Amino acid sequence: MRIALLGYGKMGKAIETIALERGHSIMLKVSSASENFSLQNCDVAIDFSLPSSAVANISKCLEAGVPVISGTTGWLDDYDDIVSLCNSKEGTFLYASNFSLGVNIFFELNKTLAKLMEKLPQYKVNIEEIHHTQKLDAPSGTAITLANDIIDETNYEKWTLNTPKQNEIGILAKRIENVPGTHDVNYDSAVDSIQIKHTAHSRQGFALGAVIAAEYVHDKKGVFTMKDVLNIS
Ligand SMILES: NC(=O)C1=CN([C@@H]2O[C@H](COP(=O)(O)OP(=O)(O)OC[C@H]3O[C@@H](n4cnc5c(N)ncnc54)[C@H](OP(=O)(O)O)[C@@H]3O)[C@@H](O)[C@H]2O)C=CC1
Ligand SMILES: O=C(O)C1=N[C@H](C(=O)O)C[C@H](O)C1
Repeated sequence: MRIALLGYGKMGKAIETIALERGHSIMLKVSSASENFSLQNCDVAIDFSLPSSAVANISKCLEAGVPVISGTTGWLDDYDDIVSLCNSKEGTFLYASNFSLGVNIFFELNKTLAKLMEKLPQYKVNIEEIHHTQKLDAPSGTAITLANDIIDETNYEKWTLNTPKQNEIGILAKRIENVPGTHDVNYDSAVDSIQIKHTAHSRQGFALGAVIAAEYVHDKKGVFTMKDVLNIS
């Protein structure tokens, strides 16, 4: 595939390495300095840019008829508009808050655990995420996915970064130098705790998942998720 990298920072560079290893070509590398870039001759675009630039980047791809996947977090208020644009253009779009295989298994574990814990009101859930200090958004997109998946299975109504009320899931967002991404979901009662945790050791898992997702979508039409890519039912 001929790939456009929309965002050539920590993730863009990690994706470039894996894409080249898998026999793909990088046609375009877009950073903050790139104005009016052209997607000509690109088979697929991979957006890992900024919360403030993702919507414009994704829209530009859909307008140009170039399949696009996005891992950028912090722009999801506009997700439904992007889905509408994709459908109106009969285009191709996939967003994932986390592209790693391990986290996508962790998402399934989280949903199953939430279903079990729903019957045990003596346990209160909270989520903790730890990331490097350059991260712009909080909480992480992954923590939001975890919280929303719990909300779908339980009586919790929303998540909060503040002290949680009875019907809220508290998310604690920590920023520590060089941490690629750690997430844990904790259920605490007066007598014990249950915890599930995912720890990324590097950005390689995110980058490999993104390239595999681009390979999956590039010749398809529609709106996809990692469940389609990984064939998780
Ligand atoms: N879904 C997932 O699996 C993962 C998602 N992420 C998310 O991906 C995003 C990027 O992360 P990361 O690579 O660590 O961030 P970086 O800050 O390292 O890179 C961001 C890149 O975006 C570029 N950029 C700035 N403005 C624009 C623009 N208008 N169009 C295109 N690119 C632009 C920056 O350019 P310049 O250098 O010139 O400023 C930089 O190259 C974040 O939202 C992060 O949360 C991260 C890891 C995994
Ligand atoms: O900014 C990051 O680095 C990461 N962002 C994603 C998120 O917000 O969940 C995924 C991963 O945890 C790394």
